Amino acid sequence: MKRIGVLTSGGDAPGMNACLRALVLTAHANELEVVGFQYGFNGVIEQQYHHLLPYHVNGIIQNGGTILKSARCEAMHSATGLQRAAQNLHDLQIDALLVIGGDGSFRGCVELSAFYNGRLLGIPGTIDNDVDGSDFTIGFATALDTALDAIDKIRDTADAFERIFLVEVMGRHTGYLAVAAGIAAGAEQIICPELASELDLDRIALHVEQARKHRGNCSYIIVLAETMYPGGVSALAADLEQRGIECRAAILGHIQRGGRPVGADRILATKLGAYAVEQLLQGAHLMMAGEMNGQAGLYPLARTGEKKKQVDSYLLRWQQQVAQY
Ligand SMILES: Nc1ncnc2c1ncn2[C@@H]1O[C@H](COP(=O)(O)OP(=O)(O)O)[C@@H](O)[C@H]1O
Ligand SMILES: O=P(O)(O)OC[C@H]1O[C@](O)(COP(=O)(O)O)[C@@H](O)[C@@H]1O
Repeated sequence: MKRIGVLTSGGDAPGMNACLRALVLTAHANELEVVGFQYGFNGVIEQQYHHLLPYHVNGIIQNGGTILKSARCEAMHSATGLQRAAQNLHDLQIDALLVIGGDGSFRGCVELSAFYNGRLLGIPGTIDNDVDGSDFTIGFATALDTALDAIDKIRDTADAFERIFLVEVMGRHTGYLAVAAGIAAGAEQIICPELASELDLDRIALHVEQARKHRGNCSYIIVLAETMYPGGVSALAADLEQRGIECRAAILGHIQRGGRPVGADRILATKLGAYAVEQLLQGAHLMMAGEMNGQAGLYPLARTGEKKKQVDSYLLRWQQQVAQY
């Protein structure tokens, strides 16, 4: 093995740069060349790349975003696109491709393996933490802190006006971030797909009334995952208002994807970047480098999207029991 490729794909996540740094430094120490493809799989298909040397990655461990840029790539969903990607990798004599992304990007790797002769390895990077085979994905810890910072500020103004707030956090297919942020912010309600597929507005309204019966007028925060209500939180606020519950809506949105990675993300990213290169040299193929119970390990790429990762049901149940008091 002489030359490896790397790309960041799907939603960017704080810590992707830290991962790139560890990966390039480990490759350099093992006399491997690294080619960085830009804009996710688009860079492979459109041949947008440059060689990555240690000096390119020095001083980036603390930066959010990704120096390689990220994107989604429609062409990967067709055989023509996959063939073109594989051909370009063969032409560039890339012996292995490392993909930092989520389970969608890993499905792309599995599809690519039908055409590409080199090795494929994934590293989990997404704020959603919805990848099986790793307790945490790179970016989740930072996104949680960012969401908490925002919700704590919302609590201040909610307290001052004794208002009800709906706060929408990201999470395309999962409420992992919503549950974690809701618990850590002391939210009165958490609404996520793991708890209910449809919202019961009467139940939400009743819960608010019960809380006010116990506590008198008070601030009241509902944290919900982004996909939970057609039309989003603004529509939900309007519909609750019709039931006599006046509330304000706040969408945290893409700020959750940015910012300096927190220590936990830098450490996870460094560990997985280094481990992925080492495992590649040991012959790993079609695997994801993840961390479970503090130990780095490999997990089949094809199984990373099984979506079995559970939100913390113990904390959710406790939150539901006590939230109105
Ligand atoms: N089934 C698939 N076949 C081929 N490529 C895919 C597939 N699913 C996703 N991809 C590629 O991975 C990219 C990122 O996937 P996406 O689901 O948006 O993000 P993430 O990797 O963060 O889950 C897609 O834009 C596409 O290029
Ligand atoms: O940046 P976009 O294209 O609007 O995507 C938003 C989505 O990306 C995410 O931030 C990350 O999702 P992925 O990691 O699966 O790409 C989701 O939480 C959110 O739903």
